[in-house]
Amino acid sequence: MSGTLAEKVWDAHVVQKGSGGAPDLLYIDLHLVHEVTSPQAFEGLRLAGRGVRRPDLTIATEDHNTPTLDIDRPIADPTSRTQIQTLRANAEEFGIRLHSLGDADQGIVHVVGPQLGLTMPGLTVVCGDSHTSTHGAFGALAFGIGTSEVEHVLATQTLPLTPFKTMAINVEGTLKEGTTAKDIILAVIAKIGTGGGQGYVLEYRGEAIRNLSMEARMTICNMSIEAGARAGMIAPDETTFEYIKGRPHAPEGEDWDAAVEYWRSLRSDDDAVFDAEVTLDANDLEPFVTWGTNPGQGLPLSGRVPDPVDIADESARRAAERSLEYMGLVPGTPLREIAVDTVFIGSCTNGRIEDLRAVAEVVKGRRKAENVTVLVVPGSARVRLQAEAEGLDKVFLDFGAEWRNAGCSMCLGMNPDQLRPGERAASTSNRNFEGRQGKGGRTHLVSPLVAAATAVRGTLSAPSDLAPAAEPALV
Ligand SMILES: CC(C)[C@H](C(=O)O)[C@@H](O)C(=O)O
Ligand code: SF4
Repeated sequence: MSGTLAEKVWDAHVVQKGSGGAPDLLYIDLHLVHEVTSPQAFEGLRLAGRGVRRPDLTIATEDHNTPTLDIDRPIADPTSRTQIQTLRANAEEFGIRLHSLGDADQGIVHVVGPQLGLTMPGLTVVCGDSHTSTHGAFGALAFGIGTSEVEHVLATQTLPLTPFKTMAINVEGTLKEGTTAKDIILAVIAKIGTGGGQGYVLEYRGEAIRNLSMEARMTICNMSIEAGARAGMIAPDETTFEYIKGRPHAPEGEDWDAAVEYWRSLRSDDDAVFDAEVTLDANDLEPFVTWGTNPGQGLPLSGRVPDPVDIADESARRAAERSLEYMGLVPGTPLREIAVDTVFIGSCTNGRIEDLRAVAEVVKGRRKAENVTVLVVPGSARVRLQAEAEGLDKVFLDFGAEWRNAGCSMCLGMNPDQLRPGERAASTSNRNFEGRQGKGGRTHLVSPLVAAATAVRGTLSAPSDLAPAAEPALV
């Protein structure tokens, strides 16, 4: 029978089929854990006298609450310190592998899994975190779960689930120079809306997707949740296999060959039927930036702050009015004229090595704009080490940026990295909700290239807006 990629992975994991509208019971191959959503789940196990069913399929890392400075000192903030200490105690008690602050494999949970080769095609991957959709870039069925579900998976390695609907997102054509995966996904969300993906698994397909690197594919799948979707997926191909090969947990020898043979079958059949389908032309895309307080409120950088009076739908108009008020923006202002105080480069959306290389390429030989604070926060300690091995840290420091330790950092400001009230940031992260990066802080979501150019000019900009880095000497 023909099926979509999501259906194939689902079917391969059904332990018990639900009848009469009851959910299916699915087997979970990989359970990622962080300090924010796990304490009550472990407490539940403890109260019920249960252990963790498959500690070998469970891995934890510290990310949301970790400081990015002075990581060799005790965590100053008491709440953050307690959360981290609780995770450490739980990991020890339940026999779970944990990558703690200071460990080379510590970092944002969605950066660590792929980096270690734990995330592979055809797996079911869960984590008590909405951006678990990131792992779908490998052709895994990966989604965020709530704390009670975390407890269920810890106890049984299974999860009762009702099948999702499927939506194909076809991105045809070729991206123009300066336009990236981040612009694709911001354009997709602007098109289908922050509720457009509700109840669906999105499968990204088409020429533009096939031509993306694994890290760029992760950026796209990461933000599926911002369209309201349960998960995002991309069928695995040679790019995927190449990325996984040789990583610490990748299969080897005959196991590798068998795995790749299976992985090749993980694609939607030509006659598979999706519940919905959306098509976008990559040739039409430009760098995208958000102007509002949800990730769907985005426009090409060449545009202007929208005027709510032009919005016909009443609830969208009200939302725009409220967003503009919070964001302190005047309708009609060219987006390129919006000045920022901070540029944040990092997060599970754009905190990987390719993102840092892209930023370094733009800022090399330049100085940041005065009055702009630039934070570069690698997604994991390994990304940091890799960047330093390539000399990128030096490029960032010469530019005037701060080079920090790994973690979620200013993506959501659970650690000291926060905007102050009224401060405005260009951020490579995924959410621009009110107060997301600090109380009263204002966020514009952008790609790493736009973040870098914005750090140079001080207003929202693309690399094509910059004068050449080193002017030839006049004679
Ligand atoms: C803290 C965590 C539960 C949350 C999530 O689920 O996504 C966070 O990672 C975020 O990005 O808002
Ligand atoms: S980097 Fe941001 S989006 Fe990703 S897990 Fe951390 S807080 Fe959530």
